[in-house]
Amino acid sequence: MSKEPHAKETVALVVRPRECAIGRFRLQVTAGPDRGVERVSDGAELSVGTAAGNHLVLTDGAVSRHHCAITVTDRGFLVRDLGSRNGTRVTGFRVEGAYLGPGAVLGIGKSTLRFDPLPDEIVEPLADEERYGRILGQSMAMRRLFAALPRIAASDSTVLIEGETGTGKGLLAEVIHQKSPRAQGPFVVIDCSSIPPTLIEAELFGYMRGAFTTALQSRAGAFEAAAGGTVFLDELGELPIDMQPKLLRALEERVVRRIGSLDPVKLDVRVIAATNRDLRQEVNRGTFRSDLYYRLNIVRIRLPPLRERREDIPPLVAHFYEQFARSGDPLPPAELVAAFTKQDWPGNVRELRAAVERAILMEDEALWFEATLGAAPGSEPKTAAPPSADYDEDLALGSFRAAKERAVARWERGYIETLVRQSGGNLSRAARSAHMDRNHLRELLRRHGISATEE
Ligand SMILES: Nc1ncnc2c1ncn2[C@@H]1O[C@H](COP(=O)(O)OP(=O)(O)OP(=O)(O)O)[C@@H](O)[C@H]1O
Repeated sequence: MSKEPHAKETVALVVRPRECAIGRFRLQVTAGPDRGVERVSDGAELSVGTAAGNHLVLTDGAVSRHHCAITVTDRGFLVRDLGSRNGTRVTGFRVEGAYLGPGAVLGIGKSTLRFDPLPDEIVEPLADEERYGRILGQSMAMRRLFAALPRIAASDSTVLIEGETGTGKGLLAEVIHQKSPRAQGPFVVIDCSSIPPTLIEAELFGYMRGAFTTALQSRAGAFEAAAGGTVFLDELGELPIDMQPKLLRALEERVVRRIGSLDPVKLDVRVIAATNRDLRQEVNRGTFRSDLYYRLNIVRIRLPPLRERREDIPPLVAHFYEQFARSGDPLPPAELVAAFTKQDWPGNVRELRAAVERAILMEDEALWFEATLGAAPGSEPKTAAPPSADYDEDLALGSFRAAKERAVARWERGYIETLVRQSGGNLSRAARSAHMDRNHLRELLRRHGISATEE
């Protein structure tokens, strides 16, 4: 007689996909000097431009080196202009970014391209685990990355990590080092954005005593100090243009020379670089050398912003709560997790960490909700107030979410413009007076096309 399963013996099985499918598509040149050329995607991104490293290389002289890229996202096929000279048009309209439907017509330079999704898919493995070293994540994007990381860590290849401020680039670089055969060696970090341009060569390559007036002792630079380990070049997009050929030469020849010395020192380092910019845009602008970009772009990892991987919020909140909680209970209250997942949490992981810490420190929970998220979850509006005089009716067109995004973007732009004006166009001063992280402010300036001086 078969035994009825007893409730206590019932095991909940969570079946999770072990692979993900990425939609494939074709891009075909239908008019222009490259008419007839086509390319079928073989990954999550297909880039177009005249530079040799693009997936679809065009000869059209009116197309930029790195013109645009199409990425497969959860929401569909997204084309993004990469800061091209003449822009990217979708059915005649110039766009910064747009989702493409079947048969969409792209105009770039003097060329016309037709986009078509294909019925087959590219299958990529997903890691079973929801962490890799100290990096947590249960989203598809992170589990896809976790599946690739063991191979990346085991190799000695140069890695380029791209992602917005606070997405975990520094942590990822450190974990790759810790999981690599160089783990016993040093991990030396050079933050290219915080070193004055005049000192960066000395920091990277070192100097001999007497090489300049303040060089009272000889000193090794980061590349020498990291022998047997890894050099992490953070915010590489900030590296002054005149330093770029020197870095390229060091990486190609695998030797460095201290300032004031002709003796070559052999390099025994792995290089990991990170940037919160898309370096292809910097190449188009002429602020980043394309040869250095290609030298670094051996393994490229894009860390998506948290808004593109919201499933990662609950494990991250739980992780930070455990780190900061003073009480014996390591689990966060359900309302706290719900507060971050229900609202459109606008920040990245660093801001999430700070908000969880603040929540734990604040005695009054309701106050915290109001200060951080605008309202307590589930709280009812006290009265049906009439629309505010500041309310702009144009903004109400379309869905609530889209209208809110437009309103916030408009407010953000106004705030940043005023801030920069009142700070005399100086980035550091503006960041200080707004109590903002410099990198975050720089990213917002870039997004709104507002310029400010660095020093
Ligand atoms: N997936 C993750 N799991 C656990 N902790 C994370 C994760 N991502 C980021 N963090 C934590 O969030 C904080 C910010 O991450 P990190 O400094 O690596 O970001 P970043 O992208 O390098 O930022 P920046 O561009 O400003 O240098 C760190 O405390 C880091 O440990």
